[in-house]
Amino acid sequence: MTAADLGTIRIGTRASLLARTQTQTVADALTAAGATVEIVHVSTDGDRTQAANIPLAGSGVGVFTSALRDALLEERIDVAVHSYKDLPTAGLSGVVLAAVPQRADPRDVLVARDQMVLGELPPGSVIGTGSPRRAAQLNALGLGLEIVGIRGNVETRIRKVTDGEVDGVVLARAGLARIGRAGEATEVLDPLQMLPAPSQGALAVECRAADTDLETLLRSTLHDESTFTAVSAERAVLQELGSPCSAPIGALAELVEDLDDDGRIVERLSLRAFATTAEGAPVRNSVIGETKDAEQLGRSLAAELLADGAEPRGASAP
Ligand SMILES: NCc1[nH]cc(CCC(=O)O)c1CC(=O)O
Repeated sequence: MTAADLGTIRIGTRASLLARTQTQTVADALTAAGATVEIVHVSTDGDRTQAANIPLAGSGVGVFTSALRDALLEERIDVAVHSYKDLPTAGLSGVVLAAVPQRADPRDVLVARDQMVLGELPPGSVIGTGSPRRAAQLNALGLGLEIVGIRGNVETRIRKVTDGEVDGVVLARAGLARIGRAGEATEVLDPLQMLPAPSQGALAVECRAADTDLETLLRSTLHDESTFTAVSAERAVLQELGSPCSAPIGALAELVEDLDDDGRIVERLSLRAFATTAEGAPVRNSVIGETKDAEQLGRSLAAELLADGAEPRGASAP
């Protein structure tokens, strides 16, 4: 079985520039492996409500990803490429996660007027973000910033700064980089101040569970085990807190060099997470453990956050 034996592989993407560029990287890797690919645009509810500027809150979990999954199950496409952080933690029957490619920079950035960094923004400065996670962490900095909800694709959000509608916006660095605009960030936010969304900067490549040859090709061509280990720990935090991807929860896992009991250098997984109490107060904690226990680390860190007063969220939460 070679890549060419699979015929034309139809790769589904959302229509935004960000989605198209990240899908193109997957298409290029498959083409380089000898496959024939075709890119199919799928419009999602998330894109439609965005165009109409309907607030995202309340429009449901997975607004950006369910249309691609439907297209996959209805055999209109063979591969779905998602921003992993937009994907709900629950799996979907008939669909498998075939590959998680090497992640881009997971951190958030500030794009502010007059080249300012966070610490230079005067109290009362207006920061636009539609993300409860970003809003909660900005508020926790105590800088007196005013947070306003905004929506729109990455380009639209940057334009709100250029047009003077807001003093700054917070965006994923990976999203800016994918559309060639990483240089417009005025500060890369330190995860000590702003933990990214679980699995931010990573892609999830799905196919139908029945397409085992395609799954094998996707895994061997695209999968990155270190990225998978890190995002598994981060997403376990999210799952354990019962949270939709829109919840005010941040998590970042990093492979770090540590010393074992005999003083030898070993690779371990460092995991930090942020959540909020019912009153919106910040709760942070961190763990370090074995890379093979990534999901378990995520679950135990979530348990610590809950013990520290973090509010459980989502449908399964009391
Ligand atoms: N929710 C929208 C979204 N989904 C993925 C990215 C950026 C790329 C990524 O994090 O993988 C963005 C934009 C943003 O948060 O600034």
